[in-house]
Amino acid sequence: MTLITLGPEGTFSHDLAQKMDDDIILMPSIGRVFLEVAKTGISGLVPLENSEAGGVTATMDGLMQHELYITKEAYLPVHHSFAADTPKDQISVIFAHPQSHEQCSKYIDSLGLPVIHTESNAASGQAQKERANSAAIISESLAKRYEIPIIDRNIENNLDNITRFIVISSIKGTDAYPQKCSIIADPGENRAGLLYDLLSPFKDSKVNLTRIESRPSKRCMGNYVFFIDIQCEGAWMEAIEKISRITRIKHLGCYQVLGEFPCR
Ligand SMILES: O=C(O)C(=O)C[C@]1(C(=O)O)C=C[C@@H](O)C=C1
Repeated sequence: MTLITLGPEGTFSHDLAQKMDDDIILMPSIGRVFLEVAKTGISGLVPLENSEAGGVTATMDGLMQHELYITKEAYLPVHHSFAADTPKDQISVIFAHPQSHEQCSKYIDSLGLPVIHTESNAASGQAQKERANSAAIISESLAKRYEIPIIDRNIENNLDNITRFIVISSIKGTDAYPQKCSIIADPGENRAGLLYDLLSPFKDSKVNLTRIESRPSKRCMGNYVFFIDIQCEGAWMEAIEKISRITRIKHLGCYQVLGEFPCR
């Protein structure tokens, strides 16, 4: 199987994709991964949320915009290093991916240096190579790949830092016994008790919610959609059915959890 994911070579997405598949196509941004999956019908691998920094907005927006489904999920422990060709006291700027910046905010704040955001951790490594007196927040494997000396290891705020990835596809998964299901609820209204009404079918059907996160609907200020993930237990199908009678929902699919893939 082929997987489309975020490049250039050496991103966390690429590292995980290599553990899952042999044939990989790299794109320069998460938005481009979504476009390519929608265009070609080939599956993609994208980060959805991180234990420290929360939802990956490019992925949530991609799930809202495209008719694509989640067919699997997997977890990757994520460790960052501070790497530079220059001694620490001569560094004047840091290249970091926004997610990595948030995951290492305490370390970065302690340095008091300006940060330039990049499209990926691999792009941070490449940018560091091209600018004198700069440093990059990258993985240990990326530092090796670009031959950038590591100054400090494991600089993430929390050593248990972990990112949840999803496989996206234009075809709905057909697992007979899925473990999780995802929906986007789009109520299109704002009234007392709305969220209570949306969530009570899960309580009544004894279904555990593993995540709920809101994003702007992008229609007008104060209007939100809700990303909801549930465990496939209890009367979960009936619960989703009940909610679809209360509000508009987009089914993102039901899928298996592939488990945790240790970092290299
Ligand atoms: O830039 C990378 O290496 C990526 O794979 C992207 C990404 C993300 O956007 O969440 C993936 C895992 C980490 O949480 C940090 C960055």
